[in-house]
Amino acid sequence: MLSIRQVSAGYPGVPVLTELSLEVPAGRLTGLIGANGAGKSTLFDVVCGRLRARRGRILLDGRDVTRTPTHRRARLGLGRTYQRLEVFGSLSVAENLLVAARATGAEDPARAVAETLRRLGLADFAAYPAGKLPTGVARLVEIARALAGGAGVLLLDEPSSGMAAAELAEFAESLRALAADGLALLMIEHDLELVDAVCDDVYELRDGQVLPRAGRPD
Ligand SMILES: Nc1ncnc2c1ncn2[C@@H]1O[C@H](COP(=O)(O)OP(=O)(O)OP(=O)(O)O)[C@@H](O)[C@H]1O
Repeated sequence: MLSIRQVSAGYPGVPVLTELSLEVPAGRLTGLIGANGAGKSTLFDVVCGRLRARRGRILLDGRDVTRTPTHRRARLGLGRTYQRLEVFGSLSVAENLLVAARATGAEDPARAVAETLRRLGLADFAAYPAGKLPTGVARLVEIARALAGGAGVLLLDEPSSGMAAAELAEFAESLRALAADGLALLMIEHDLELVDAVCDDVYELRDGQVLPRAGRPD
């Protein structure tokens, strides 16, 4: 699981996050909403190590990674997807996963790929060029890539962006299955309907801190 404890971070002259704390437990899907510029991407950057926390601590499975470089956090099980689709378009789906499995030093990369393809129902797409997939499937490939690289904690930055409405239900089901499988998922999302339908807990980032989302429908 991921634990963010009293983290302050930002840019010169822009404080952004002030003593922000958030627990992202295993087996749950946690949603993060907030206005444009509230600091959601900044939070992801701090968790990944792209941006340094000025104060506070980040724990990954109980281990303090606050000063750990980004690539080592990935090896310790932290995966991330971006708002813009970032599959390697000219590679096949399986090759996309293989690159990730090798990069994070998986013991048996080919097996990690085969297992992950099966786990996400992507086996039929294994040889398919990733650049030609519908957005919903390509988003799953991004997630699969993180999992093939051994991720147990997943940060998803607006995973529904660019997805057709018809793809959303199936995608939401895949996310639920990952949480049921024991993954810790933190998802930035602007689609509130999706957030409410799919997340176990929803928080709002505002004024540098997170609070449980007010007025969430049951
Ligand atoms: N590299 C940077 N240098 C200076 N300020 C930045 C930088 N990146 C972001 N900011 C500022 O930090 C604040 C938080 O930005 P951030 O991108 O984290 O918000 P966000 O909640 O992810 O927004 P969005 O929903 O639009 O993606 C904003 O005021 C933004 O202008």
